[in-house]
Amino acid sequence: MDWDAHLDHLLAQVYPRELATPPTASNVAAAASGHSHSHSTTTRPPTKPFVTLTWAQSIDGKISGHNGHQVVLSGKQSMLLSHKLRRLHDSILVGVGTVVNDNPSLTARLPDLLPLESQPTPIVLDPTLRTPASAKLLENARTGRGKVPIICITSHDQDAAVERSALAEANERGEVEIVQVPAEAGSTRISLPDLLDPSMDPRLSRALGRSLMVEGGASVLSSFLSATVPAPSATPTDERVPLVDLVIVTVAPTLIGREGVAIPWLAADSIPRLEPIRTEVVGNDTVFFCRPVWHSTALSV
Ligand SMILES: NC(=O)C1=CN([C@@H]2O[C@H](COP(=O)(O)OP(=O)(O)OC[C@H]3O[C@@H](n4cnc5c(N)ncnc54)[C@H](O)[C@@H]3O)[C@@H](O)[C@H]2O)C=CC1
Ligand SMILES: Nc1nc(O)c(N)c(N[C@@H]2O[C@H](COP(=O)(O)O)[C@@H](O)[C@H]2O)n1
Repeated sequence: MDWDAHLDHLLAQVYPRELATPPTASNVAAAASGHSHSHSTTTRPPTKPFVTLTWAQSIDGKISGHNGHQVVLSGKQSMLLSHKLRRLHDSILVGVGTVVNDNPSLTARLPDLLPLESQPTPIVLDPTLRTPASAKLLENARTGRGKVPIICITSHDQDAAVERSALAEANERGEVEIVQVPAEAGSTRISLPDLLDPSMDPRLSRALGRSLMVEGGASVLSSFLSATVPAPSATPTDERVPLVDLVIVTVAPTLIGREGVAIPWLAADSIPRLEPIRTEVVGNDTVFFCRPVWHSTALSV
């Protein structure tokens, strides 16, 4: 089986045509400014990026091992799919919990490191700026292996927080941009509808581009899936609009056991229904492609 061609074909079928082509500098800039990259001369209001939420889990629903210990769940072929997804998206987001725990690179490797123009821009939800100086993300930014600037999202007053954080030097060198986004009421967690609001901050919209891939971890996956955005005026009022456009879950044929970390799911009325789009056996894994929908039937489980 030619997995490379098979997975490219699969992604071309699942993604809207304009997103299934790898990003170029011009279509990313056009998306950020609200201009279509088609030949249209009209300007449309900027929209939120297309959001893919993706993770790998064991058959018993665990995304990492005991005490959050990082485990490789995806087999060779579904890992290839993950890296093709990284290449396809303009930006890639994780929570600071994942940065501290896994120290990921978040680069696209097929299997060699792709050139910078094919790399997604890393975005970290880091309300109290606790990304460590030793983070691979910072090393990649410093050594030209990853896109710059990395975007760190804080909910706090920027200047004082940056000075106290390990990000100060990288920020001065232009390798990290600290962007302030409002927190959810009564919490330090970043408000996700504000994060994806194209009018929030031009540096953020530029970095997000046309498409955002959310990789984790546990808390961030749960928050994204339960988040909704204001409905456009044409949408019936009883339907909520999901913030996430596509969910891609790899299930690996393995058990982790009860000590493993699972996604902290919310109550049934706070999570959308998943409408299956495609289910594929990829190597030994099964990959589900689904669209979240918020009909009233989401309650009837
Ligand atoms: N199997 C897989 O595909 C993946 C597994 N993981 C696993 O996930 C675990 C890490 O998960 P967590 O500790 O939950 O960390 P996390 O990566 O979800 O980050 C949580 C942090 O993000 C901050 N945050 C800011 N705004 C937030 C919001 N709106 N919603 C949620 N959090 C927000 C929180 O304050 C918190 O400090 C690790 O064990 C890692 O190995 C991580 C990525 C993928
Ligand atoms: N696709 C996939 N399969 C798994 O089995 C995984 N554990 C993950 N984890 C994600 O990948 C990050 C590591 O990325 P780098 O290889 O360092 O670039 C990890 O932090 C999770 O986000 N993904």
